[in-house]
Amino acid sequence: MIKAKDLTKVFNSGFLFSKNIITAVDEVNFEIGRGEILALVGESGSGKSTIGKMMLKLLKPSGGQILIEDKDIFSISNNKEFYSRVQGIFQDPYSSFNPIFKVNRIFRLVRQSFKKEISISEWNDRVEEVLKKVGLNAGDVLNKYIHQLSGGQLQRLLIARALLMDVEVLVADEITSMLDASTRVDVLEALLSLKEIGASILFITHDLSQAYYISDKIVVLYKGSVVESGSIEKVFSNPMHPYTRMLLDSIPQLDRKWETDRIDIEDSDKKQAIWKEGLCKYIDRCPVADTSCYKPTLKLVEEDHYVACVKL
Ligand SMILES: Nc1ncnc2c1ncn2[C@@H]1O[C@H](COP(=O)(O)OP(=O)(O)OP(=O)(O)O)[C@@H](O)[C@H]1O
Repeated sequence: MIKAKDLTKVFNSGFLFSKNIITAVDEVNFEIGRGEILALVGESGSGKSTIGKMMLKLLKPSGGQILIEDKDIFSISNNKEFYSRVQGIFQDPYSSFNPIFKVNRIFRLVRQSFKKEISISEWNDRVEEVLKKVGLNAGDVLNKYIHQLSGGQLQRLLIARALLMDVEVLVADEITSMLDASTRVDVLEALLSLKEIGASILFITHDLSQAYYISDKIVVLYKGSVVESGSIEKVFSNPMHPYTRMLLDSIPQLDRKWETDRIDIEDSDKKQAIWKEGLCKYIDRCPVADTSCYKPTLKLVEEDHYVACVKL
């Protein structure tokens, strides 16, 4: 359904002698089928949001393409058509709503803009049904302003809006990070109702437990490059890249104290000093790397499981 093909984004910042070039996304490939959720994970600065923004046409790629049903999204000139098919939900839900409207007006505007063919009474029934699906009670939310609702209710309203629009693709960027643990589960359950209508979902998260809970596939990013990808079951049960292993080892567990989770990382200054263009980007933190780790590319290690490590 939606595909990233050699997707690249280079940022140029600074001026003259202080010019800074950052390859935030480096030839990334993935595909999300209908009704699939793909988790995009990686530490802060690994390029997750930049990919999400490109999928929403908020940033233009420096190279590669994003294709919806084999059509480059940047060749779709009608933005209204594009955003009726592709929507984004972000960490801070307040910024996605007009604060001077009550919720029922917001939903009325969705009908006017995207679903005029549906009669008002049918639309009202649909709104009620969809709110129920995302765990909200119409009577509790429709007559309220945005500031009168909680973060969890607003995230579920955004999911309800996407359901009413029958979106084909949803980019969900850290949508639960401002919520408490029990509300998080409600929002994730609501997201699953979008999967049920066949939407393709990019689920951007720092939280590997949430990624596992909800996703079918995973892409692990490090410094803009994919280090491991595949089915969520395969990657979690048999992580092979040293970075993925480190991430999975870092998940806090109730029966383990922090000390036992510590991972030895070799002297990073020493490895930094030997880094040259083309060497693996993870070399300075990797316990097994050496200077033979040159240009790792993704290799199939088992069905539905790819790893970019020359030591395998
Ligand atoms: N507009 C910009 N101009 C210059 N550099 C940018 C810009 N946006 C992002 N970057 C850089 O691109 C890299 C990737 O950033 P991005 O926000 O995509 O990472 P992320 O994985 O989403 O991080 P986080 O989890 O903290 O949100 C970072 O080094 C960041 O500083």
